[in-house]
Amino acid sequence: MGTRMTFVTEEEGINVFLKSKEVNFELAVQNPVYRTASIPKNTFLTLHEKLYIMMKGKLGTFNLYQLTGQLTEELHEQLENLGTHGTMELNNLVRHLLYPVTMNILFKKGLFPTDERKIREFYQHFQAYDEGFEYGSQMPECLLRNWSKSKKWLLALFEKTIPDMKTYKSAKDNSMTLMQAMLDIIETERKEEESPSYGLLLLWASLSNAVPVAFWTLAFVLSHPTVHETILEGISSVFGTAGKDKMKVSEDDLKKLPLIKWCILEAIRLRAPGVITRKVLKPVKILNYTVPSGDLLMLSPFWLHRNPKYFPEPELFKPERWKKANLEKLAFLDWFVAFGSGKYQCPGRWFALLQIQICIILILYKYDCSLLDPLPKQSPLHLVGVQQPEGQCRIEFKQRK
Ligand code: HEM
Repeated sequence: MGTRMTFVTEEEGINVFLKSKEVNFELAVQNPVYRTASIPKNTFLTLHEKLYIMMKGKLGTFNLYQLTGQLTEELHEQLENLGTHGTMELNNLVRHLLYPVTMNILFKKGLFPTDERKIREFYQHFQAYDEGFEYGSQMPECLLRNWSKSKKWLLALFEKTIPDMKTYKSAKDNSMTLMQAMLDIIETERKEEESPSYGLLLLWASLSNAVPVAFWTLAFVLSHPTVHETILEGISSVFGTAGKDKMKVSEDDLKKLPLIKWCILEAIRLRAPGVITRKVLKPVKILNYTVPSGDLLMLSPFWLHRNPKYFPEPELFKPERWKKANLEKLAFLDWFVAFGSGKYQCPGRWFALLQIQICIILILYKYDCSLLDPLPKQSPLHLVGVQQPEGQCRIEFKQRK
């Protein structure tokens, strides 16, 4: 389709991808951003750095722990809807929890619909948009009729709700939501007409990877009995054994449960995005090749994470390998690049980890859970982002006495 891509697979090429000043994130993603969210090139390039710096600050570890209470409350609220017991697709369970929690926290409390019909409609359109994202990022919209319909539906949802988001004030404090802070910047730059597009982009970025990661983490934990048991022991030692009350989760509690964080990171390692990309600005030399300017340089976190030189027994789910990472100092394991790297590394990574940690603690604290199906395979359909499961994977849950 007229795009030249060069995949880097060896250390020298990977270092060029991660460190060279001659390769650029913004110009690599600008076209996909235009196709998927209709943000014109000049607007994207004007706003990108300002928005990134704001997101990095608001979702950085310093500010993030203020969200712990809110995340716990919202998750408790959504868990109430599950009732005392049941069986459902694990993927759906995770969606039922994380769609509303993410939207109510990052956009505006109460944004997620509560009416059954509207919820169903939201699910249908977001899933269609997410599933077709890859095609939508490469092909003209007129060739993707259903995808385009869902994209328009989501843009219209933001068009309608943005005025409310602007005037919303948190009942508890004066803090702005992430979307409110984005709208401020967009307004200062007089680009208000693009606000719904940015809403859509943030919605996709905040859900498309975090939801499957929560799925895989729970699926891996529940299919590894020793890990599952050790986690349950940890949870009871911190919160007691009863499952009913709406307990609070603090930063200290989370520190006492490192295994859960390791499990999330290990699930991310094994289901990392298929590719990340940079545009070559000036020819770069890699081994004996010169990659010409204009090429897209491609790196596969998924593939890199399977190199036994960097991750021994790479196919195995081994959360304990994360013991070596200096997570206190916010460092992952060397060669772990699931969140990208460099100047524009994923600004939502700490939020994603925190949200999934609390989600797993609350589910396992409140319910006895087991999988009714074996761990599914990952779907090979998507290259951008975390893989979805292929085939069914049901969970049975019963409230603890
Ligand atoms: C486990 C879940 C997640 C994974 C694996 C993930 C992965 C990534 C990756 C690979 C990139 C591209 C970085 C690069 O090319 O160097 C990225 C960018 C981004 N992510 Fe995440 N992400 C996750 C969760 C989130 C969440 C929860 C949010 C929002 C709260 C978020 C917001 C973003 C944004 C806004 C960007 C674009 C940054 C920019 O424009 O410079 N991500 N993410």
